[in-house]
Amino acid sequence: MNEYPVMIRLKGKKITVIGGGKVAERKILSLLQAEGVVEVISPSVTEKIQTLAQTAQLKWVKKEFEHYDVKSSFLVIAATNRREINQQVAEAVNEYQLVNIVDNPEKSNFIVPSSHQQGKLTIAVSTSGSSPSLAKKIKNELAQQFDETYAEYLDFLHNCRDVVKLRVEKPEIRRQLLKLLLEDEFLALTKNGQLTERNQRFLSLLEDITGR
Ligand SMILES: C[C@@]1(CC(=O)O)c2cc3[nH]c(cc4nc(cc5[nH]c(cc(n2)[C@H]1CCC(=O)O)[C@@](C)(CC(=O)O)[C@@H]5CCC(=O)O)C(CC(=O)O)=C4CCC(=O)O)c(CCC(=O)O)c3CC(=O)O
Ligand SMILES: NC(=O)C1=CN([C@@H]2O[C@H](COP(=O)(O)OP(=O)(O)OC[C@H]3O[C@@H](n4cnc5c(N)ncnc54)[C@H](O)[C@@H]3O)[C@@H](O)[C@H]2O)C=CC1
Repeated sequence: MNEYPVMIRLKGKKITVIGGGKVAERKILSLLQAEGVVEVISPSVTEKIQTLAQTAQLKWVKKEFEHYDVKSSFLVIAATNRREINQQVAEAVNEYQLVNIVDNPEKSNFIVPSSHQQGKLTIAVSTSGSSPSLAKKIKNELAQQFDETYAEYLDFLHNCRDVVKLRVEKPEIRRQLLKLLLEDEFLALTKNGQLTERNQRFLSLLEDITGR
């Protein structure tokens, strides 16, 4: 069986993380990046989580896990160092909640890939739990290739696509033009910071193709 990869929109959603150690901290940082509303249930937390609580970036409830803690959560992560507690979390959620049990992929209905972000580009690597370290290694290799140039390049492609959708009606011409933007030239101009030249190059392509 393979998992189904998705990109979940967490903005404004209630997320409950049980446990406040190193693994919880790693998961929390990416949940906050996605603007989830994070609540941490744990008798103790890392310094970083404590700072995030003090600066109101998350809510820390200093106590041990109880069943009702996850009642209204959209997404739940059980990250304590006690297997039996994580098991209790797995039993407390209903079948419509998203749940990740960090020491038990079988009881989770999603697992977290290793991911790299550059602006609007996300590269996520999963080994279906076979080797999280390999997922991380491959992610790091890809991160070198897909550096910060890609954030800028993708913003450019996004803007061009908006213009093309507005100006070019025929789907096959649209596709042709959007494909041309993937030629090495546009990436190279972005890499070299020749943005004006790049944008002009796009406009002249657009004019050529639309016959104006
Ligand atoms: C199934 C999964 C569930 C989930 O967490 O969603 C899971 C499970 C487990 N991980 C364990 C160990 C380690 N996990 C990491 C690292 C990461 N683990 C992540 C994800 C996942 N880990 C999911 C599968 C991902 C996939 O492969 O598709 C990453 C990618 C994402 C993230 O956590 O944000 C993140 C890298 C982030 C980055 O890129 O930096 C390291 C290395 C390190 O920390 O450097 C080690 C030690 C080395 C080793 O054991 O390999 C253990 C054993 C614990 C024990 O020994 O008791 C279990 C439990 C089990 O296997 O049963
Ligand atoms: N999925 C993954 O990526 C990985 C998973 N693991 C697993 O994750 C577990 C946690 O690892 P770490 O974060 O390094 O542990 P840790 O020891 O740093 O943190 C454990 C946290 O759980 C909290 N906790 C303990 N009992 C609790 C309770 N009854 N209710 C609420 N919180 C409670 C503690 O206060 C502490 O904050 C490990 O036992 C290991 O099996 C380990 C590495 C990676």
